[in-house]
Amino acid sequence: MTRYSPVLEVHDLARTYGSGTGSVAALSGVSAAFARGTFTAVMGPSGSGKSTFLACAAGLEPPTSGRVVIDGADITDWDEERRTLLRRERIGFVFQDFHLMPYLSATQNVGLPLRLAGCRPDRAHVRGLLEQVGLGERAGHLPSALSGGQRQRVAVARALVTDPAVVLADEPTGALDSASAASLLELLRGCVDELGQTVVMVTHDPVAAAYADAVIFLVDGRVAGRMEHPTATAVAGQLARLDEWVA
Ligand SMILES: Nc1ncnc2c1ncn2[C@@H]1O[C@H](COP(=O)(O)OP(=O)(O)OP(=O)(O)O)[C@@H](O)[C@H]1O
Repeated sequence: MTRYSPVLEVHDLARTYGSGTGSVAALSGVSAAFARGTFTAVMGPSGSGKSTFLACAAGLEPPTSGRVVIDGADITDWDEERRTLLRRERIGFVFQDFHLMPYLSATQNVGLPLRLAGCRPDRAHVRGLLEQVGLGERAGHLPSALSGGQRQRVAVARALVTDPAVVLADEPTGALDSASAASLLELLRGCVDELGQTVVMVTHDPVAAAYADAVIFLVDGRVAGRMEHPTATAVAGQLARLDEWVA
């Protein structure tokens, strides 16, 4: 597979919650492809389907219709057990609230996805990742002894430990101050530029989106637009227009 072939594709993705008159169409025909070595932000008003999109793309939620293809494998019809294995090995997750195990050190947190996959973490590999995210000196610390920004760096190292096909990040800077957010976004940018990783990030923040190569805008569960080479100003302007559409 070449650097520019998609590592994640969704085709005509739909996800409806509930049935009958109370049903909600969270996604209605979303198609998108994410090429290896790219950084894409997913934005849109509250309730536009961003989290549902990530959940379906990660195989956490089965779509009502449409297809999800990860690293060339169409996972749409896979059973839960197979999707869980794929998630552990091929998808890295970064969450707003870090999701670190409080009683495990930074090193142990980073190695956890490998342990869950039944492998013994390679100490040098884990150490190298912690150094890469700037935490070589804090490898033995518990999350409670780390700042929010440092905790999120541990989460990024953990997301990278299986060398996943794609890193999915849901509001990764939402709980950080602006300086920590900027340095976390530079780290994600470096994962793409230096490691060739692929990052898809849901964010509400135009400044965060400006670190990406492109932004996909969702409105009412549909793709309402795409912006290449985003700037914070251009993204903020586009979001204001989208808010007017849904108001
Ligand atoms: N489990 C669920 N059951 C019923 N409706 C749901 C469920 N999850 C999401 N929805 C609905 O689907 C729509 C899309 O929700 P989603 O959380 O994907 O939006 P979002 O863009 O991530 O919103 P936000 O920015 O507020 O987090 C919303 O109308 C929401 O209420």
